[in-house]
Amino acid sequence: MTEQLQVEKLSKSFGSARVLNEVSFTVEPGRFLVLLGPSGSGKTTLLRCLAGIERADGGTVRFGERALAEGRVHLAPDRRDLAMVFQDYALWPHMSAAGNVGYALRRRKLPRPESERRVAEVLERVGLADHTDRYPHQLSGGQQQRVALARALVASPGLLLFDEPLSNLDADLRERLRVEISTLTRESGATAVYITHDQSEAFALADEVGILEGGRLVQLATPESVYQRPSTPFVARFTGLAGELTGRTDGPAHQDRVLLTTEAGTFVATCMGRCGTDGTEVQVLIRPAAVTLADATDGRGDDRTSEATPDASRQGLAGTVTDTAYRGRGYDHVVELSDGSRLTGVFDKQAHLRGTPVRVALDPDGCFAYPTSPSHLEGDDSHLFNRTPVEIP
Ligand SMILES: Nc1ncnc2c1ncn2[C@@H]1O[C@H](COP(=O)(O)OP(=O)(O)OP(=O)(O)O)[C@@H](O)[C@H]1O
Repeated sequence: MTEQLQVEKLSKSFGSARVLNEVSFTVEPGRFLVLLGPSGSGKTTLLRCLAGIERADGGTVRFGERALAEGRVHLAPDRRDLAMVFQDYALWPHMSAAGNVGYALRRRKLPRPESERRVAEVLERVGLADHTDRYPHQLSGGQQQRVALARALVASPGLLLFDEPLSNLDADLRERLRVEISTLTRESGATAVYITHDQSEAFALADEVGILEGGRLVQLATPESVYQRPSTPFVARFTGLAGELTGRTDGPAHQDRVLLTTEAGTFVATCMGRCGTDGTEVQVLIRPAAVTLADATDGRGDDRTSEATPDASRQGLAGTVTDTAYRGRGYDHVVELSDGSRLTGVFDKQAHLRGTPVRVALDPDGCFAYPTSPSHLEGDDSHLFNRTPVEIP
């Protein structure tokens, strides 16, 4: 049966280095959580604590009614009703694909015909019906990871853990296997936790994304909420930016909109803290999707005006295209603004050639102004765990 995973104040140190710092989260039954963070942020350690391979120093892990780790309780991995898929596949080299997949069932002493039926069925589901007798060294990387996925699914565990399972595969294969992992995991009904440092992989897979920074969970929300309301500059940077500017607020905020003056020009942004007062210093982080280009001579690009201050964004910022890359559906551009700063990954269906002067319109929804002074940041961290976009006063 599908269960809820509950993690509370999980902490872990190696020597004097605190690798996990009171990490708490809940994954509802059958939901798919992706933990996203840079190298060294503690993702693997957290997953290993959930699996029982690593022992946490403090905190609890519960799965349904059962405590997996709590106080002195520390259940061994094979008593946690879970299976794990590893980055390096971790197949037994001396066993065939069917042997690897059937191992867990043999340990459970399932009758042989039943075991063989389930192994054949799951290998069919991962597209390896014709490779059941092959040994790992006779399989490609993608095929080996499919065997590992089949091995994880075959005993229908309640909890599935994924440790960067796609990172050793090339781009095309990654995308195909990502879809298979997503589909087969959801079909199985298991609760899933998946770690990665790849933002696009995380957003594509997750029901909810948790962002880890230095062993702390700094935001936990749907991919849409993380993209639309990144709780900190770190989260915004780690989930995709066109560029960053610094500036000052110009007048008070209306709702959560604030007019900004920067060296590149004046525009409206979303205020991500207490930037209501005039002249507050801010960092502005800009999503690629918020940027629209128009040739400096035509009338496009000035239609994303703000209700609060229509005149401010009507002008757009002045810039020059410094790179144009064809992407099939259109073109990605690099634009240098008048202050010398750059916006990258700016998409337009039409190409703007290198050296072309352009006007850059910025959608306030994708421009986040964070006050640089800590006293202007939010006092409590409840907004970090937003399930829907929240209004920040
Ligand atoms: N067994 C260990 N002994 C000492 N330090 C460790 C041990 N395991 C991990 N660490 C340290 O803990 C920190 C977090 O490591 P962890 O592997 O959990 O991060 P990660 O986010 O998974 O990184 P990566 O994406 O590079 O795998 C790192 O600084 C790492 O060097």
